[in-house]
Amino acid sequence: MRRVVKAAALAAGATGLFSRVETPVAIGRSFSTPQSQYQASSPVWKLGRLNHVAVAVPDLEKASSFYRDVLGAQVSEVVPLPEHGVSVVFVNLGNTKMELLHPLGSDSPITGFLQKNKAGGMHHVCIEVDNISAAVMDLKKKKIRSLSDEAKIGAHGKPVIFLHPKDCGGVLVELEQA
Ligand SMILES: C[C@@H](C(=O)O)C(=O)SCCNC(=O)CCNC(=O)[C@H](O)C(C)(C)COP(=O)(O)OP(=O)(O)OC[C@H]1O[C@@H](n2cnc3c(N)ncnc32)[C@H](O)[C@@H]1OP(=O)(O)O
Repeated sequence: MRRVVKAAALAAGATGLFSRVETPVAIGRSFSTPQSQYQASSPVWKLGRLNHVAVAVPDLEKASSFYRDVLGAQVSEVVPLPEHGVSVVFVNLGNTKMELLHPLGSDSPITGFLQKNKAGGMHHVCIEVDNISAAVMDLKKKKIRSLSDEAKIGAHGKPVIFLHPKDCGGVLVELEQA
């Protein structure tokens, strides 16, 4: 029996398992992969709550009816946001919101997305930050591209900025000033 335990310990030692158990846990926010290149060490800004999940839809009335009449959610009127090239319907979920997006005007940023995803689909997530200017500056240093030079006023009357999906694990991320 002793020999078995000793063999296991040697094998584990060879793969670094025992030494990993004793490694102190890093303090502060970081992604879970040990080799993560993104250590969120900046004390200048903090990530907050999930503000909303946005879904691009080919038919706004049909999508509103699904959330309101089939799922029983509280759903807003259609809100046109010409400066963003979209019309929006908010679905209130209590702890967060969904935003149903439909192209508005001839130059909408979601037209290409709907051409590729004819039935619609999840378009972006919006996460609150406590200091959007500091966040943008810090992320720029970390080579995360913003999709505009400056924040714009978003659907909730607060400054927002979008980050390139190719720099965010394939997800279009919107940051909103809390
Ligand atoms: C009111 C406001 C608010 O909530 O406050 C809003 O919601 S405004 C919501 C609408 N506004 C925005 O979305 C503004 C930011 N968005 C943009 O600037 C654009 O939509 C881009 C994200 C740059 C995509 O533009 P576009 O579709 O013309 O470019 P593209 O087809 O060349 O896309 C480049 C690559 O990104 C991918 N890609 C495009 N849209 C994506 C999305 N939503 N999620 C994940 N990936 C996406 C494409 O598949 C492609 O990958 P491959 O190269 O691999 O094929």
